[in-house]
Amino acid sequence: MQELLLHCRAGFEGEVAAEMQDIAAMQGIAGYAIASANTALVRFVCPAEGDAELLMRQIDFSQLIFARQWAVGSWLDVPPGDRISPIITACSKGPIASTLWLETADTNDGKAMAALTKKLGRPLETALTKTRFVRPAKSDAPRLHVFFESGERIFVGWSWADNAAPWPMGIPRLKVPRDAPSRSTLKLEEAWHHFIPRDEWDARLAPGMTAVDLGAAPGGWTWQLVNRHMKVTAVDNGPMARSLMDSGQVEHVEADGYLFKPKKQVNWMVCDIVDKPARSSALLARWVSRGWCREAIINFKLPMKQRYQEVLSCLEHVQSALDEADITASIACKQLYTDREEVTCHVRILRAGSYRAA
Ligand SMILES: C[S@@+](CC[C@H](N)C(=O)[O-])C[C@H]1O[C@@H](n2cnc3c(N)ncnc32)[C@H](O)[C@@H]1O
Repeated sequence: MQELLLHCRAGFEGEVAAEMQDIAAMQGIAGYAIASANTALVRFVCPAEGDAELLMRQIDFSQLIFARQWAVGSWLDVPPGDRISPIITACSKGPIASTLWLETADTNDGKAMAALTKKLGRPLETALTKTRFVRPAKSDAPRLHVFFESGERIFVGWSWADNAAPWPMGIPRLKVPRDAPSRSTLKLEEAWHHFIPRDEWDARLAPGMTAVDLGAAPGGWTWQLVNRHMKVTAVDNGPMARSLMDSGQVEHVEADGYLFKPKKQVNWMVCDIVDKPARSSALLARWVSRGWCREAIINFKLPMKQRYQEVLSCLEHVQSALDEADITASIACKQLYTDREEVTCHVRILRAGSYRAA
């Protein structure tokens, strides 16, 4: 039977399960989630033939908040003596793929599988290319995911590039730039990879644009904005890295980010202040509904309970502020690889409305 296999941060399996259950119900597709705590995985099983694939087609992956990656396929029990033959047989029943991704769970147990996946990677790739179940020239073909739960239990599945994360297990390979003042710089970079198609970066992250970074110190996020040659107002009572101030592109405002108001509309507002999600979403709602920025990226730090419900109510709050101001915007939210007990929200104004008096 085919099912969906979804990757997430360990500890958030319940959130993925709840989200999938809600969305499948909305789509009118019967299915149930199987999730064990701290496995970083959720199975979503659709008993009716073809329903798992149909569900995958009907869901926009970018709308899933807690899932990092997914694939549709089925499980195999493989004998340790010959793991490759059953995988090839499973591939003969699915679509031709453009590439092979070997995956494990993002847990210590998953990492322990690394030696095996390394050993099998080359011979499996050779066998799949020879049998032509993987054809690199077919760039529009799906990716083949071969996921190792253990040496004996393997999931073989597929995902499509236009409706899945662009990295195996949804884990981007990003490096902290040498001169960035903090590791959190990667959060903003990863957010851009998620929320902005690569061919729109030049237009939407353009030199000369203006940005406000709330809770900016020491400047990891500001570094990303400066690196795109933007003019940045960094709001924080804490000190900013000297190198950023020396760039001449940053104005440091020592103030409360919740009270700060830009003199005129900026292209970007980003915010990494650690606070209750309700306060962060109210801040975001204010910025976008009053037209203070065109795009915004903000973190919602999540409490320990009701995390999925909490995110939904944050998003509803932002949406109703936009509706009230008659503004059309896209709102997306994702738990990024670099997000711990938090999610990252992106809003982009598509059509401005009657801005409320500031
Ligand atoms: C997680 S750190 C930000 C890290 C930063 N994004 C980076 O990449 O270097 C949170 C920052 O928010 C600041 N902060 C907390 N409350 C604030 C407020 N009400 N207004 C402005 N900044 C605030 C703190 O001083 C701290 O520097």
